[in-house]
Order: sequence, then structure tokens, then C-alpha cells
Amino acid sequence: MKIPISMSDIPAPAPTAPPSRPIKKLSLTELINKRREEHFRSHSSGECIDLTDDVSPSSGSSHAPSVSKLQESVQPPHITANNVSSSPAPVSGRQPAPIVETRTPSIQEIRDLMRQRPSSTSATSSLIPNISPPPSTTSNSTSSSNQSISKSSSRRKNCSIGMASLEMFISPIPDGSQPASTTKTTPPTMKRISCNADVFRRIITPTAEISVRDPSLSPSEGRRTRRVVRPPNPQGIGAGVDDVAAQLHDQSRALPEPLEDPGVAPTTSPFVIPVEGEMEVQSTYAHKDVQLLDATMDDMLPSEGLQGVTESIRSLDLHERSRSPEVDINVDQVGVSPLERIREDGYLEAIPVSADLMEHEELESLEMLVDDVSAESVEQALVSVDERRDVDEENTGVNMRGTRALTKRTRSKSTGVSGDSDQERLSVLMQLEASDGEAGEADHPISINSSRTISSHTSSRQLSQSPVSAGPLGVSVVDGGHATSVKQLEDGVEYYIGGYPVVTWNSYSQAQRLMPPKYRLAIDLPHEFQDRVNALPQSYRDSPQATVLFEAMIDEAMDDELGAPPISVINEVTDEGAPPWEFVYTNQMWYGEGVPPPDIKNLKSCGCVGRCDPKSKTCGCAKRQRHHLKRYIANNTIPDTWNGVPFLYDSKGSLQFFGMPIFECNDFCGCDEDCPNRVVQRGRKYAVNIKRTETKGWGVFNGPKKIPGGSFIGIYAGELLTVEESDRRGMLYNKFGRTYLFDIDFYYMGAVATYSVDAYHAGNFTRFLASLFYQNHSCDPNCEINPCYINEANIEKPLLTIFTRRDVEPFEELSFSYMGCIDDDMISKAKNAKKSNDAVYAECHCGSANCLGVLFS
Ligand SMILES: C[S@@+](CC[C@H](N)C(=O)[O-])C[C@H]1O[C@@H](n2cnc3c(N)ncnc32)[C@H](O)[C@@H]1O
Repeated sequence: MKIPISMSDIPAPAPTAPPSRPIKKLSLTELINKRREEHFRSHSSGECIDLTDDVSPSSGSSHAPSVSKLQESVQPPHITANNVSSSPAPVSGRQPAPIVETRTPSIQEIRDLMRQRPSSTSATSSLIPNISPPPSTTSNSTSSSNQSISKSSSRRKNCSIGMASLEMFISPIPDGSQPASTTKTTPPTMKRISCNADVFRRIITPTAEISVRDPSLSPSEGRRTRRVVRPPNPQGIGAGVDDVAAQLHDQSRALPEPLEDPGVAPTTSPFVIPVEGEMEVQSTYAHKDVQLLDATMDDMLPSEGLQGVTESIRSLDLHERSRSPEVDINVDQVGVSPLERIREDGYLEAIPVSADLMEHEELESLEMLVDDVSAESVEQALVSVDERRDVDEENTGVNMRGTRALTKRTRSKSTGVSGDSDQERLSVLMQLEASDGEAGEADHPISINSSRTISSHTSSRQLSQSPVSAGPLGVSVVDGGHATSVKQLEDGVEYYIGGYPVVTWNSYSQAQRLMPPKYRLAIDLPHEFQDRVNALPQSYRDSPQATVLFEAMIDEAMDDELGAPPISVINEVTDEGAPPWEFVYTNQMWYGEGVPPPDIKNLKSCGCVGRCDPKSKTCGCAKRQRHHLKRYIANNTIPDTWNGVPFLYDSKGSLQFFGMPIFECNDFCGCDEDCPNRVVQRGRKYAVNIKRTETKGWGVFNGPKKIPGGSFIGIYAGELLTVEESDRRGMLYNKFGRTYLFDIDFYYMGAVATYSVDAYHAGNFTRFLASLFYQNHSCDPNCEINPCYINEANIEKPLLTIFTRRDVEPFEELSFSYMGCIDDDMISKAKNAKKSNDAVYAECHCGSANCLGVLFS
């Protein structure tokens, strides 16, 4: 029996802030129980929802089976001849009267078709051949020519302001007898360790924090950290540590004696990986992959140290896993602050430490320490660095003027010390390092660099081949030649000082770009859970338990939306407990066959520290955004009154202009996670609910609070497909009247799509957004899709991000135009489309006075 849910039943949000998701990751079972409790609280019927009931799925009982039953006992559905037509009838243009297939294919049938792996030989034929093509386009249709016809003749052209649009087709229907291609390219092996600037800044000295992060976590969520607390043990390099570690240990011995006896034995050097101690697990992971990784780390740590961990994680094929964890390796100073450690250890004083890594007092202390540094050694280091820069500059043509100017400026600014002082020289040295990287894009060239760094990218090859000759104070620049520095850069090591690998943020992030990008393959979409639910009796899927389960499924996928209010599923209209279990709930993009991986090599990023200043002339991201806005400024789309700040977000994170590409800061930028140019990547902040409508299927509705205009709502997540694949799928979707395809054909791209997003098999709540046309803005959808680039340099592959165009009232339905702003041409096409037999051209129920009557034109 269905428990009625009314709007008043929606749990009221906390008075101050909407309910946030817990920091701790809950298992699906825990999420279900949590949702169940919420339903208990919010429904007065008192009906017991017992997820622990041991009810056979085949019994037809409306009671929910246990979760274990869901997870283990239920087999995926098997398509039989009962629900699949077994008599394919090839389509030809000569077929007389159209016969419209009204049966909606099963989820499994659709999935098989999309994946080109029919579960039954007749699955394809049952869906397509019984339908004759629209009369106007049948004459020369063939399967082979179909795609190009579809592309050239049926793709919607965007209106002038350039909106992405839902895919639609009026092309001939393919010959269903043509076998679909079964060729699959083997996905490249993907390995990647990623971290952002915040993480990087913790890579200062060894020990002892290893974070394992689910890929769906947003940067703002922080890390699920397993902190490994180990007492220092410089001698304790385990048996698995090879010559590299031994050599490193020797190097640390070769360093000069401490200037002051700290009173305690040096606890650690950057190269000694403590191996003993207690391990404290701070978080729990429900997902087996993460647990597996944990176990792997457990095994690796004792014998191989962090270097071993790094290498081993690199060698893991993380991408093979559909929910592969993202691994951050943080190598942190244990206990006291870096500077104190330097003082205790004595021999590290001359190693430049980044200004941005240190608190102000620490910086002052460093300056005091620098007084003790030998002038000769610093001079030597400066000369070496200068020489290297000259070589680099000549070889690369990189404009280093900024650096030199900075050097001069710094020298003249040196306080109370003569121009030749060690302090000044060291300062110059620090800045030379700091200003490297993307010339002209580093906003704060003074930032950067701890050379008390052992990078997770320091390879044994480099360390063993580097003829380290520590000077009297441990400062020496090793191997500054251009040829090898390129090699070093690949591993994130810029050069060595005193045997210590120097890894700057820029060199580190550049090295990261050289690694294969991390992304998800559509073929790995995990549908097992949905398949099992679909194998349950319809009575279960119509029960309140299904609602609870669906909400829990959403919760589980919301790890990348820290602070996002939970989504409720509400149905006051039909008996369905939840929307069809046809898709994997995800906020991510899944790459289809033939879609290239994200281009991170050519991705521009900024070297800003802290929060990017939109007015900055040197912020690489501000410059890029400004560049892409030129055309809108030129054609007055952006009004004169605009204050000229290039970021499209205001200080509250609201989008100021629509229909323009957004370029957010990315994983390779130096700025912090709360940078004003990071909005989409921080996830949804507003409450929305998925609710059944009378006439439009499931829709998305605002929660109890007004959403201001310009607010980020969500990414139109799903599979990223080539248009060819999208065309193929679209022809099927058209037949059963629901489509989730979205062409990425924004105006500034020339309005020709190369890729599409399909949210049928995978997506989030945005896939339920309804359509509302707007013609000259007389009809008023409250949301709009905007292209947004984050970790992608390929202009053809923006994220489709949904923002509110205006304030959205409490409980108002969210909608956007599937066709962008419509023009006269579209209106006439819409009228023709009305005559089509394709079910997707169903009557529009948007309720607008200007409604065209059909959903697509
Ligand atoms: C992207 S889906 C939206 C979610 C869909 N309502 C569902 O239940 O899954 C697009 C489909 O929703 C339905 N739809 C959306 N807006 C509509 C409207 N204004 N009138 C009628 N049907 C609409 C159509 O079936 C359309 O193909």
C-alpha cells in the first residue's frame, strides 16, 4: 500500500540552513535506514517499512525484501520472447501505412540496444522495424546513410544566443535488420593520482597522511583521511626499500651538523619514511574498492614507505573500477610546524620554504635563520639558478621578464640588509623558483616551494642518478641542464637543492598533466543494482520501500555535493514508488565509445594563491574568461554597466550572464577551494525534489525556500557520446516518447554538435527537468543550461550546467527550454513535427500561453 506523501510531508529544513549530508560516508544500507527513519517521522500512517523482512522477490508481496536480498539473491531480469517481439520486419521506404509501436520497451531492452549487446536477438527488431518512417523522409533512407542525413537535416540549429538543446530527430528510421556494430575499442589503461593545490601544500615533509577519496567527492568535501601516525624511525626503512632510500638516507647524513642542538634527535628527514607505529583509521568506507585500496596501502606502507605507496598506487589501474577511488597522497610534517622542524633539524635552514606555505611568524623566523646562511653557498645557488633560467629561456622562448622584474623588485625591497646579503639572495632564490611555471599566469610569483619536499613523483631513477653534492649549508643546485630538467619536470621535481628534490606547485601540476586523465567510461556504468530492483515484482517498485531505496540511491551518489540538501521523491499522482529504475544516479560524466579523454595537457590554469582576484591582470583563468567574453562585449550582450570583472560569477557565486561559456578554475590551479571562480565544482546548494506530475512524467520541484536567480542547480550528468551514437539512440527514444539526449551545440561552437549527453542510462535529478519553450522570453522557464569548462581544454566538451534564470518560488517546478530560445524557423518545424508519428513529439503540457503544442521541433 502506498503511503500518501503530500508537500506538507516534506521534512522541514532547519531554520538556519537546509539539512546537510553527513560528512561520514554511509553505506547504502545505512542510507536506506536513515531514509526509512525520515519517512517514519514524516508519515503518520505508521505503516511499518521493514527492510529486514525476508521476503522472496518472487512472492509478489508488497513488503520490501531485505537489502541483502536486493544485493545478493535477486538475479538480473531475463528478457524472454514474452516481452520481445520475435518477428522483425525490416523497414523500407515502400512500406505503406505507418504502424506506430506504442509499447514502451523494457529497460533491459533499451540498455542492450544502447550498448550494442542485445540480450536477445530479437530485442532490436522488436523496437524498431514495426515503425515506418515519417512520410516526408522515407524515400531514400538507408541504414548507412541515415546518420549523415540525421546530422545534416534534423539537427536543431541554435538560436542566436546559443543554447544547448535536447536532441531531436526527424530523420528516416533505420533499417532494423542492419546489425549494429559490435566493435569495441579497448579503453586505455588509466592511472592517475590527483590532488589539488591544498593537498599539494601539505606535501612538505614525510609522513604520514594518506587520503583516499571517492572520485565523486568534491574538493570542498575534504578528504576521508586515514591518518597514519608513526613514531620517527630514521633507521627503520623496511626491507622493501631499495637503494634509493638507502642513498637518500646517506644523503641526509651528509648534510651539515645542526647549527643548534635542538635537544632531541632529529625526528625525520624528508627522505626517511617512518615505518613503525600505530595506524588510526578515521573513516569507514562502505565501498569495497576503497577498502581494497586501504588494504593495498596497509601492505605497502611497512615495507616500501611512501615512495612505494606512490608507485604502487600508480600501478593500480584505478580506472578499471567503475567507482574508482581517487587517491591523494599527502606527505605532512609530523607534529610541529615546518619551520620549527627546520630549526630542530638544524641542517635544513638554508632550504627555502615557500612564503605561502608559512604563517607570517614563520616567515619572519625564517628570515632570522637565513642570517646564518653562508653567503658563498647562496651566491653559488643563485648563479646556478640564473644560468639555468637563461638556458631555459633561450630554449623555450618563455618570457621571463616578470621573473626578472620581480627579482629586481625584491632586491630593492630587502629590509635593512645590504643588497648582497644572504637573506636577500635566499629570498631571490625562493622567488625564482616560485615564479616558474606558466609564464605570465602565476599571479603570486612569490608563492610556492618547499624544498623540504619529497614528492610523490620523485622517481628512484632521478634520485639515484643525481650527483648530489651538498654545499656547506646543504644548498646546491643539481642537474640544472635543460635536457634533464624536462625529465625531472615529468615527475614534478624541478631540481635539487642539497639533495632535496624541489617540487613547486607549478612543476607538480605540470607533471600531473602529463599523466593520463582520470575519467569514467560509460561501458563501466554499474547497472547491477538497478537490474536487481527491476527484477523485483512491480508491487515492490510501487511500494514506499521503493521510494526509500531510490532516495538512498541518490544519497549515495551525492558524495560530491557536500552540503547539498537531500532529494525527496514524491508521488501524489500515481502508484509508482519511484521513477523507473533505468539509470544509474550520478553527478559525473561517463565517456562513451569514441569520445576522447579530457584534454588536460592543454588546460590553462592559474598560479594564484588563496582566492582568485577577478580583477587580477595575471590570473590565467581570469584572462581566459576575459578572452572568451570579448565577443559578447563586442556585440553588447554584456551591458556597458558591467563592471568588467571577468568571472561570470558575482561574489556570492551567482551567474551574472547566461548563454556564455564559463571557465572555472581547475584541478591544476593554485587557488584554494573557496576561490570565487569555483562554483559548479562545489555542487548544488539548494533543495530540490523529484515529483510525479500529472502530464509530464516525473519533474523537478523547488524545496520550501526561494532559489535566487543565477544559482547553480546541477550538472546535466550522463553519458558523453559522439553525435553518431547519439543519433542512433535518438531514433529509438523517439519511438517511445521520452528522450534524455542533449546536443552540445552552443552558439560559440558554431552550433554544430560533435558530442551529446545522454542521461537515459546515467544521470542525476536534472534528467527530470521539464521543458518550457521561450520565445522572445515571453514564456519563462526558470532555468537555463550553460556550458562550463573545468578540467577540460577541449572547447567541444563543456559540462552542461543548469542555473536558475530568475528567482524560483518555493515548490515551483524547475524547467528549461529543450530548444533554447526558439525562432520562427523552429516554430514552423514544430508544427510539421506535430504531424510526425514519433512518440517523442508528444503533446507539450508546459501550460504556457505560447505553447507550440509539441515538445520538439
Ligand atoms: C528529459 S525527460 C524529462 C523527465 C521525464 N518527465 C521523466 O519522467 O523521466 C524529457 C521527457 O519528459 C517529458 N516532458 C518534458 N517536458 C514536457 C512537457 N512540457 N510536456 C509534455 N511532456 C514533457 C517528455 O516525455 C520528454 O520526452
